[in-house]
Amino acid sequence: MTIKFGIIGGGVMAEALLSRLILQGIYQPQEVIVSEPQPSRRGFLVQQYGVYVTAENQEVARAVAAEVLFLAIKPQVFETVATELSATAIMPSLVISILAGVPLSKLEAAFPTVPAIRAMPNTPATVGAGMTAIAPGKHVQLHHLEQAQHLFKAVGEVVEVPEALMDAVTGLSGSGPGYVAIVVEALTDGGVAAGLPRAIASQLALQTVLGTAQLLKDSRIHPAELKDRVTSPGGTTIAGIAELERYGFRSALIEAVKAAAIRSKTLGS
Ligand SMILES: NC(=O)C1=CN([C@@H]2O[C@H](COP(=O)(O)OP(=O)(O)OC[C@H]3O[C@@H](n4cnc5c(N)ncnc54)[C@H](OP(=O)(O)O)[C@@H]3O)[C@@H](O)[C@H]2O)C=CC1
Ligand SMILES: O=C(O)[C@@H]1CCC=N1
Repeated sequence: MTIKFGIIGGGVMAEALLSRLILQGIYQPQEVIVSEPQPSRRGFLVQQYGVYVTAENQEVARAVAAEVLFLAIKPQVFETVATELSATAIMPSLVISILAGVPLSKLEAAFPTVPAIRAMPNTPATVGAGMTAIAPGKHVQLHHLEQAQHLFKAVGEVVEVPEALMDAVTGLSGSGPGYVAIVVEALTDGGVAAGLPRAIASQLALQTVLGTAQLLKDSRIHPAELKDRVTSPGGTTIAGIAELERYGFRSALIEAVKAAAIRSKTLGS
């Protein structure tokens, strides 16, 4: 079977996407090759997903030839990997990078004339509830964009943005699952502090976050309106919200997104 999808870097995000792409039948396992330095990780990917693996990035480039090359390494190793890959002189039909911060200009310098798409997915992609933003490079045509959309739609929602917004996207939806996980953990701790057994507190916290997100999404009401609906005059919620405001909860989230966006920009420079 022909290799149609080559992944460089078989870590957390590569696995999140790979698992869904195979589950959804977008690619057959035998159509995928992943390069990964750690032998134990390579063994895991073979055993779990039945894909081809290699320790050599250049082998992926050669196997993929004129198909899709997907970059999922850390931004810090991009230059080294790009030098390795461009030494093969193989030009895939499309390069998709999910690297935080790394701009299209660097991708296009590494793969001249190759259509390149910069994407920022997030970890809920693992369960098909991901959010991905994509920004097309200068050689990208409609069918490349559709190919990337098809791929990321298999793991959640997709939005196209100009590249100038990709660092902000990274600070919000790319890093966002980390913030939300802390919210769930802290709500659970609050429940425990208020006397709940941890298992019950954890269930309540998780379902409250999930249910609130679902309600906001389905009803399309503004978050402020939902907040107003929950807060009875002189009641419990407003007492809790007053504490959130006292400790700068909103401001902390705003600053978190801004700091992550700035970090994204730095990583790519
Ligand atoms: N995690 C997330 O939520 C998201 C991450 N991203 C982006 O995805 C990319 C990957 O992140 P993530 O999956 O979290 O990171 P991981 O560290 O889990 O994955 C990177 C993988 O690349 C491997 N690797 C290291 N050096 C090389 C090399 N020279 N050639 C090939 N593979 C190599 C690593 O192996 P080893 O462990 O041995 O070093 C690791 O398995 C990053 O650029 C990140 O910005 C984007 C959106 C969300
Ligand atoms: O923390 C990071 O750098 C990566 C990018 C977005 C989410 N995780």
